Amino acid sequence: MSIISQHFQESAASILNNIHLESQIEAAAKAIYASFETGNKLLICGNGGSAADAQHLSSELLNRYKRERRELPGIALTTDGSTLTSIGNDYDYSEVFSKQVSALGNAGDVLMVITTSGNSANIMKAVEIAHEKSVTVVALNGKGGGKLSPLLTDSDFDLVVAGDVTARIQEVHGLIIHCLCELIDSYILD
Ligand SMILES: O=C(CO)[C@@H](O)[C@H](O)[C@H](O)[C@H](O)COP(=O)(O)O
Ligand SMILES: [Zn+2]
Repeated sequence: MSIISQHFQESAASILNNIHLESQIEAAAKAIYASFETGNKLLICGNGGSAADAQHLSSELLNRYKRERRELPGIALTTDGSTLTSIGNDYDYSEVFSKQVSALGNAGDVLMVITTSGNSANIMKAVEIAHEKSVTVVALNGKGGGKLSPLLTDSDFDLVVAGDVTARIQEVHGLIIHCLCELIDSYILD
């Protein structure tokens, strides 16, 4: 089988192997929508490809997904190079998201953390600060949940994608992000 055929086959299998996340995706969408309805916001963070996913989601909320609706407050914490480099330089890379959550997070907001391993230190520190500030956490997680899953509480949402290949987990995260957008649009418009 060619590399490309193998990628398509494995991606399709991985996506179908994660349909069991349906009710958790719906619950997370309701929590994010409820936060918007009370005038709160969504903060989103992740590293590498997951940073791109964070920005992908924020653009679909701030601007639009498919349908015309009001602009929604989804903010990626991955875009401000000055803030990211100064925190990394003056403190530690593990604090690049937590310090932003500390500055921007309010009770009733939601923090979405996107990680394929559940083991990125800056993600875990962001979650700790979110809890201190009564910010609910939605985790797009993978590889069994890593060190992140045990940190999450009953009020959080831990969407652990089955599988152990980073790329395949990221593809399911992308699909989940579009499901969330579709659901939130439907709660607002239908
Ligand atoms: O996109 C990819 C691999 O597909 C990489 O950039 C990947 O996102 C980076 O290695 C991240 O640092 C991985 O972080 P995490 O998913 O383990 O939290
Ligand atoms: Zn990638």
